[in-house]
Amino acid sequence: MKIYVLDAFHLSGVELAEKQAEVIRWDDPRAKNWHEDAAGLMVRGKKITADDMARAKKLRVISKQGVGIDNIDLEAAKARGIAVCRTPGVNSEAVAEMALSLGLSTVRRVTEFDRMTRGGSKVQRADFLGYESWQKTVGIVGMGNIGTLVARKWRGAFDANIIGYDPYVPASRWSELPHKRAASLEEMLPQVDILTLHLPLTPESRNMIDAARLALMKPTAIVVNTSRGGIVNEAALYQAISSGKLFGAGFDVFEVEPPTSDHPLMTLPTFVGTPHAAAGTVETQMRSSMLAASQLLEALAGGQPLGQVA
Ligand SMILES: O=C(O)[C@H](O)COP(=O)(O)O
Repeated sequence: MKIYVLDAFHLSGVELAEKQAEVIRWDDPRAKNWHEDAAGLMVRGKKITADDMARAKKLRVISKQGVGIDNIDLEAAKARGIAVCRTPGVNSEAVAEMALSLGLSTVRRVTEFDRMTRGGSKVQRADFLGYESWQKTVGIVGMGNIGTLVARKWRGAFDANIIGYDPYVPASRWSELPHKRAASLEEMLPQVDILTLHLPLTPESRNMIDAARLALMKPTAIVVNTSRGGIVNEAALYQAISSGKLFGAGFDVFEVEPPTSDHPLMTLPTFVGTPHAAAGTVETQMRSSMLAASQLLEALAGGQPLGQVA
């Protein structure tokens, strides 16, 4: 039985899988021939299409490290009886911490100051004022594991006023959350100082934050995206920030990754960009890699792991 690990994983999970199966790692030249004999796959962001599945006759399980499964054609997997698992919960802390880091870096101009400081320029500090977060309003789209953790952190650290928008959370669960609930983005957006996105990329969420919705936000507000590129319209965001209708943005994810160095957003001083690194902590990579491997082995043995989605 062969398992192919197609993206770079923390070795903890790779070594766990190696105890029970032959494992071919991403940097092994044989990895490009995985379609021939893979029974199981471990992936992070690598796209697994319907065509891949049609070619991989022996494939039984795809184990994804992470929560966003937009890189895997779930319908094709279901149609072929290929199990798909993901690792919800284990990267929430890392992603939530990055969401706050991006928010704070943007409003306090941390990376902008860093560039000036490294460049040796004498900074006219009075011309570069930022915004505080204390008791500001944070709008959270997507109140799942990560969104609720982000809410707790902004509230706990900055006494922020939280407004959540998530039409998929039932009323019974909202009543357990100490946060205001917005019935629509149109209701939420004019109120927020920090908009932070924690939802999957789906046909419904693609282009959700477009020019019309950005126009509803305060000129002092920012957008933080650690979820998926494509949820915010990048051209509209560039227009809003460059014309002074929005203060800035902090993004870990982009429509096309990695973004090129001449991406328009990179020309904006109050834009902070990171390379899809929100889950990139030692603790999370160890936990996620181990969970992805153990779920793969469980599903290959005929079990139904908790993170199974197809
Ligand atoms: O889907 C997720 O949870 C994140 O995008 C994780 O992605 P990564 O494993 O590539 O860090």
